Amino acid sequence: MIELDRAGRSFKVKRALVHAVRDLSFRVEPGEFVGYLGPNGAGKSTTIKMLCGILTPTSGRVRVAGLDPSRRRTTLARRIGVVFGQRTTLWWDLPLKDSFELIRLLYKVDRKVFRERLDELVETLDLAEFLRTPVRQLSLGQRMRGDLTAALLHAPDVLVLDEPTIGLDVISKNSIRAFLLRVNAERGTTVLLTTHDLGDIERLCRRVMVIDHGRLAFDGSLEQLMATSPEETIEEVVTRLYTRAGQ
Ligand SMILES: Nc1ncnc2c1ncn2[C@@H]1O[C@H](COP(=O)(O)OP(=O)(O)OP(=O)(O)O)[C@@H](O)[C@H]1O
Repeated sequence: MIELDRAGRSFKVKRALVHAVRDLSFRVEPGEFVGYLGPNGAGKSTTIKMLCGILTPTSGRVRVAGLDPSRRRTTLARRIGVVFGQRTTLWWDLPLKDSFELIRLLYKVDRKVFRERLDELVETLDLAEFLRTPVRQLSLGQRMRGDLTAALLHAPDVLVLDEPTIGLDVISKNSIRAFLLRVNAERGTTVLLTTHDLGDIERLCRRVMVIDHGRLAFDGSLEQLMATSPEETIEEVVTRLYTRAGQ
């Protein structure tokens, strides 16, 4: 479903070349739920932007749902949903339901199918009482549930999440985690999750990839990750991995 073959992306900063992602190869199969970890500046957002077609790789190959994201951005948009925890994709001054209606029009979702999907998402995410509230008046947790709804209204095959639980309280985090597990299990949606919250990884991800300085430092199951040092907590294991990869 996601395939990177020696993908790289560099940026020219003044006269220097910054290699945000280098020689990165991995595959994510349909239905997987994969955590994508790395310290600040490791290259996670750059990878995600290449997956959505926002950035073109400067080397190698990227494919999502068999498509070259930077060349087939519009076609890919129908297959992928993206949530950036630090930014909303909703219309700031519009009531939540109007943002959803605009998304329906953008993605040309049939009105009846849309109604059914929206009703289900609104019920699961407990959004009914906020549908008439302008997005700017929503709390972070309410807005995040709105963003998740927006990302799933066109029933994408792949969901890419960049820090979806950032700034949320423990109850909101848990309800979003339960929701994501349900989406993955019931719809078979492939999920790639970037987070600095290791609780997200422990609760959600069967597989974990760790990237540092644009290169893959670990790729395996959560059990394999923890088995690298059975006495340690996930925080300790990941800290050691980040430090070692950075050397
Ligand atoms: N548009 C850009 N121009 C120049 N350098 C960039 C650009 N985007 C990213 N970089 C650099 O590429 C590297 C990787 O950045 P990226 O945002 O992908 O990291 P990240 O893993 O998402 O970090 P964080 O966890 O802090 O969000 C960093 O050194 C960053 O400064």
